[in-house]
Amino acid sequence: MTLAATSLLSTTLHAVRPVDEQVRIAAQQRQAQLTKPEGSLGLLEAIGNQLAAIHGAVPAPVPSHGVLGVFAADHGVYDQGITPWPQEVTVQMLVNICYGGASVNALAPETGTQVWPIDVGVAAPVPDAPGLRRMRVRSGSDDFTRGPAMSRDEARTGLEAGISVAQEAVAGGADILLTGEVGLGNTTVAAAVIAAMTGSDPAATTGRGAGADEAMLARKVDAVHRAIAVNRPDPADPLGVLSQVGGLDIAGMAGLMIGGAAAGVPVVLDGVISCAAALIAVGLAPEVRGYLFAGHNGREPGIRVALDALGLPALVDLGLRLGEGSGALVALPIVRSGARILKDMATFAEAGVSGKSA
Ligand SMILES: O=C(O)c1ccc[n+]([C@@H]2O[C@H](COP(=O)([O-])O)[C@@H](O)[C@H]2O)c1
Ligand SMILES: Cc1cc2nc[nH]c2cc1C
Repeated sequence: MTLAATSLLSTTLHAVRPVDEQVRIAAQQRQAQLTKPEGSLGLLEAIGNQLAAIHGAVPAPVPSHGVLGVFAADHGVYDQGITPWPQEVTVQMLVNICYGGASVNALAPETGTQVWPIDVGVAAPVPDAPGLRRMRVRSGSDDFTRGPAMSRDEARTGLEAGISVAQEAVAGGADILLTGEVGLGNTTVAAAVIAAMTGSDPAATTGRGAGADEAMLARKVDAVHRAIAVNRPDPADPLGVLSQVGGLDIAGMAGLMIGGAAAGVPVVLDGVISCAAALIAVGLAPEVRGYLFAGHNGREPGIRVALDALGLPALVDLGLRLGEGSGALVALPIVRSGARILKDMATFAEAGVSGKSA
């Protein structure tokens, strides 16, 4: 990888420390002393143990200051007829989020999470709107069926935008970050990134997105095949994959993950576009994986392909296919529940409850 030694990306990648596996073992040992049959709280126990390994002590505090970064971008592959929606929905939904009318605005108060809308690469002008962060790297990407979506430099700048968002959130008191996006056509982009990073057949990573019919689905799969044939992405070069067959929403979310991990803060993933970003982030720095929680398994088949490759279990499965960060927000109470179990339950000795007899 050719990165300037002093770039924000390279310094942040180097700052990511592996989570503490000794602390994870100590957390497992404490789980065995709590007043429940060991393992009876399933994934909640693993979540508590992972939060402790991230925090570096048992128990970890309950994450209570969430920031959801919603990265909006457009995609040149839109021109291939791969989504039933007009492209201007990207900017319209970004503005809707700024004014509080989107799904994420409805869900965020449940956990007191702040929603940060970010223009990282929208094609059209975005009007002034409350809370909008302007971090545009370029106005939409190029059509990756004809060549690279963007330059390596633009991909790096998109990653650095996400890192900056993570740094600002953590400096302001965030103790957990969530990923979200808006970008018409981005389920095709995510499918290409997941196929490129995992070596999977595009038919296995491509889904119906925001409502493709059978013919449109076939066009999406064909577009992903052509993107890979034209660009020949190399999974050993994640920045190359991101620039060739990725997008700026994916870059921003991958940067948020890297920045969160470097700051020692857990990150909750959303749907298929987040999962594609996670493959890029973990490809750039494998230690990032220890900081990630897979929010949900949704309708897009690429989610399962990506999460299997990452080895991350999905926390909820509600058949979601919206994006924005909706699934990450729904999963956050489950992450918090895992923290509470390890922190607040009494041990058998404390509560005077008899242990297992055989
Ligand atoms: O997160 C997901 O898994 C997901 C699944 C289907 C659709 N989306 C959202 O819908 C848009 C992309 O859908 P499409 O069909 O235009 O590729 C984009 O704005 C995403 O936020 C998101
Ligand atoms: C209406 C609509 C809302 C969205 N939110 C995220 N992606 C979206 C795509 C569409 C089409």
